[in-house]
Amino acid sequence: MATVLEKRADNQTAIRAEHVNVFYKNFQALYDINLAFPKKHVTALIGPSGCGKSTFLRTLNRMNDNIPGFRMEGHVTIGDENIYAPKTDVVQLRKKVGMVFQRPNPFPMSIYDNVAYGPRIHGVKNRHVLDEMVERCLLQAALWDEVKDRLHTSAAGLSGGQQQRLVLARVLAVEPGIILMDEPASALDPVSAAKIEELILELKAQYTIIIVTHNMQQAMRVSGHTAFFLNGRVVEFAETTKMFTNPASKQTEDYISGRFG
Ligand SMILES: Nc1ncnc2c1ncn2[C@@H]1O[C@H](COP(=O)(O)OP(=O)(O)OP(=O)(O)O)[C@@H](O)[C@H]1O
Repeated sequence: MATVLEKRADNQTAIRAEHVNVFYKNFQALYDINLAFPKKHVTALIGPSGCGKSTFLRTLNRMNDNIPGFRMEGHVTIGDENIYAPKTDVVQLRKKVGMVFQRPNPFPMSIYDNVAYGPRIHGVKNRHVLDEMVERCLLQAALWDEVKDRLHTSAAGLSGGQQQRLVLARVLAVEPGIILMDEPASALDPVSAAKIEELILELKAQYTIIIVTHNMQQAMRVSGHTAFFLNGRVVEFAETTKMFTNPASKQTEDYISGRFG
């Protein structure tokens, strides 16, 4: 018999949060968040500092689990699977839901080994298969031409922008359906940031992307939908063009017009 959650699953939604409350010890960081993220689509999370955007993003692949005092109520589902169910294998979950952080965090190993890392962990050993995978992911991350002659040199020798594209290639190598990005371009120079934006626009044909950004122009350029967070609540969730031209809430209007935050 289908469970309530199975009945709610639909083909258009990649990941869904229902009645999500998050606490750090006695402090409540998120209040009753209900959001459904469309497949193969970019959704931006915006809002002033401390409103809970990163906490929420990290809730979607259980990155908060090990923070002392973290407690979560509600459901996060991918299809009909509740990712907080006791039987969930977190390693498998993170294969489905990849993450890119603000600061590029390549592993202290070669460029090749960074990209091959995930597939190797998941059991891929064949050198030919790995070679193909590394090339494909570096091409997808628009880094191949810059590194193809130095694949076996340290990733630490790359520029910040190249490192961030390498991290993206590493995420792509485990073939996640969903990619979480926490201000992925904010620590980069403008040219590198523009490359990341271009990549986001290309990748959305294949991936569901959820991006936290402080940059309104960036949200407008890359996202189809935007959620505006304030004090741990979602004030408004709408098509990005609608939110930026005709926000439903006065608080959204004040934020996007720079009156606070
Ligand atoms: N590990 C933690 N322990 C306790 N409180 C935390 C922890 N992480 C975040 N918080 C608190 O939860 C609230 C939401 O923080 P969060 O980092 O999610 O906000 P944010 O909107 O992403 O902020 P920013 O834009 O500055 O990154 C803040 O009040 C923050 O101080």
